[in-house]
Amino acid sequence: MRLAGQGLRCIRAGREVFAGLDFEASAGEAVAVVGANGAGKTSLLRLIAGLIAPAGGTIALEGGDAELSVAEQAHYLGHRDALKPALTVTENLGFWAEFLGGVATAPAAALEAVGLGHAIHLPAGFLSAGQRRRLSIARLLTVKRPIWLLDEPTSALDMGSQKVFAGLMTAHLADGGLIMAATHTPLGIAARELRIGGVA
Ligand SMILES: Nc1ncnc2c1ncn2[C@@H]1O[C@H](COP(=O)(O)OP(=O)(O)OP(=O)(O)O)[C@@H](O)[C@H]1O
Repeated sequence: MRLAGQGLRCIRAGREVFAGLDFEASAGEAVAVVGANGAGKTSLLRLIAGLIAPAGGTIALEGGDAELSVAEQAHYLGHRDALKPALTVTENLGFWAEFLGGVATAPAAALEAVGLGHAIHLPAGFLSAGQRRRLSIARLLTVKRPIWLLDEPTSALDMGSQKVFAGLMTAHLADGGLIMAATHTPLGIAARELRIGGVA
């Protein structure tokens, strides 16, 4: 599997954010998208996830499921956790499992894997920032999708949780997945750098 973008141009609110952007990521590979604030890292991930349309260029996936779009084969983990505060931890994950479809790992096991096994009945609104992030990460495990698009995934994670997450990313890559992560800090795994907007 190989995901590639060519000549991508992104315009937001009438202003060009980037143009002529090329990237590629293959199965088993992590790409760290780096650059200054406002360079367009989040915008690039949102383009790939199909959440905004490119003003130019193409995104192609070779070796994926030809019947599914790139977006349907990708998880997009935004830097703001997409959780419903009044629903419990289990209910939030259940919502995502049903919305995305195709449960690969039982929600209870995914919550154990991210160290939230003790908090399954808590409303998500009661979780700390790091716990909310771990609940979002559990979504990646519950529903199996080969492309992980991660925006600042380790922000709010303590050192222990960063190590656990590094292990989960490593397992995903070993399983033939690929990762593109916008980040200002090291991911904790080997990653090729894609710099947007010149030297930050
Ligand atoms: N919803 C939006 N509407 C209009 N402009 C936007 C929107 N979201 C982002 N932008 C603009 O697009 C540009 C790129 O933003 P983006 O969030 O992609 O940058 P980034 O590299 O991820 O930044 P950071 O490191 O601060 O997270 C910025 O100038 C931003 O103001």
